[in-house]
Amino acid sequence: MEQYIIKGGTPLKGEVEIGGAKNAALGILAAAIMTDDTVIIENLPDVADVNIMIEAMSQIGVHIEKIDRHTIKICGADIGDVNIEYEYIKKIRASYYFLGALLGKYKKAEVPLPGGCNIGSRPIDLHLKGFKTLGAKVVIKSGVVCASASNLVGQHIFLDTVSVGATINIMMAASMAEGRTVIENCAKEPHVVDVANFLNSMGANIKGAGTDVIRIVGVPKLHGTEYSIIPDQIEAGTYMFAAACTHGDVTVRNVIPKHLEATVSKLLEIGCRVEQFDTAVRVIGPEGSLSAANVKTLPYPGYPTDMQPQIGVALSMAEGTSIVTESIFENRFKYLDELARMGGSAKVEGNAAIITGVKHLTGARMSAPDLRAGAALVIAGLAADGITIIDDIVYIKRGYEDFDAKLRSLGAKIECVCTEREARKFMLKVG
Ligand SMILES: CC(=O)N[C@H]1[C@@H](OP(=O)(O)OP(=O)(O)OC[C@H]2O[C@@H](n3ccc(=O)[nH]c3=O)[C@H](O)[C@@H]2O)O[C@H](CO)[C@@H](O)[C@@H]1O
Ligand SMILES: C=C(OP(=O)(O)O)C(=O)O
Repeated sequence: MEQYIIKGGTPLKGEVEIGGAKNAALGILAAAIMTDDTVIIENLPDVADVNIMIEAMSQIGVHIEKIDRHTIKICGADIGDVNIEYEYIKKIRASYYFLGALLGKYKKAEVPLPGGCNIGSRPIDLHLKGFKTLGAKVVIKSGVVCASASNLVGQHIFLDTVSVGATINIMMAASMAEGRTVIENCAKEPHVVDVANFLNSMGANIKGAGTDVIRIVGVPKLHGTEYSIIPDQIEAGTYMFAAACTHGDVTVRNVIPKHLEATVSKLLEIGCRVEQFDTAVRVIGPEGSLSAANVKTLPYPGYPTDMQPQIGVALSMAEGTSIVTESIFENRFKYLDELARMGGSAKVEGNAAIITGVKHLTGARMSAPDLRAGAALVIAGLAADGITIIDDIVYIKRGYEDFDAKLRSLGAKIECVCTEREARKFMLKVG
């Protein structure tokens, strides 16, 4: 089984190129099957979740041609089946986007309830409420969501909770409904805007994405397009925190700095210097200790839940006590138990973690509990004294392309190993 082995203590230095946003890519791939024409998607990250999504698409008859590592040609003209198999669904949460895409195009979809990382319950009641309001009949049979409609008709839909998934799913279905849909209390995340822009480039009529009211006029048909996915603000933020925690100096390139505002604001608060350019952001960690800070995860433009473990690791090494409040998912603090093996000190009470910073973390063997928690533990290993081994890195590979190689290009001593022999070789190399 693959592991990351890390020798900590080297400040990361240099520049790193950020790839396309996984969470935008997953919505866009599903939306791409809504036309019978050919769609070309560029800047697609080569990560496990995206590749599973592509496999699920080919299983229902979508033609897929990989042009290069980050470019794909898709044609959904010959979809013979609206039933996505559980085999794919259990692995990724975003498989639920097939519901909105298939229901919009074929007025019928059968998709098992989603899987994905265990970061808390992932209800889809709002998605289903939206589909029902548009006129679909929705039933759950043996764990499969079966949605069908003779016709979808535009309506006024209010989301009780701000939900990225529900906003995107309803937007997809409503794009091909009859008439006008207004979705209120929408999520405003960059990935919501990217999916809306993609659908518009296919001929959809969506206005207001990025605000809390989205207005859609349904169209009977969508057409082919060529589209490039936005940069991944969470991948970028992860390297920015790696720079902070190792007292390094890292520039993330190919980013949209506006999407990183909440992350930058916290990096400044904990004592980093940050320089912003048109498409790059440079983070310089402090010479001395990081400072404590309180943080609460919120929908965009608030501090992202997907960046909570990364700041949690930084605060574990900061001077003083910090409170981290997780308001989106109830099970996103598992990395703190692993961090305790490295000398971290935290107490979780309800949806808040009280973190008391320690002067030094020491290397330890740990398991990645989920995607972002796993990435955060890698940051901890890079900052710690001694050797860290991280198991279950399959979670990290869900969302980070070439994570170890990109970190090595910044000077990190990290290797992905499969055997004891490879691990020993690494130890000999790093001394
Ligand atoms: C608002 C938010 O930060 N969303 C994040 C969430 O999106 P994801 O789409 O997975 O989650 P949602 O945005 O839908 O969930 C937001 C909140 O709404 C609740 N909910 C959601 C749908 C529903 O039908 N009923 C319901 O009650 C969820 O339990 C959660 O507490 O995880 C993704 C991966 O980590 C992130 O990229 C998103 O930025
Ligand atoms: C948890 C994540 O992904 P997903 O919602 O696809 O499980 C994430 O991107 O941090």
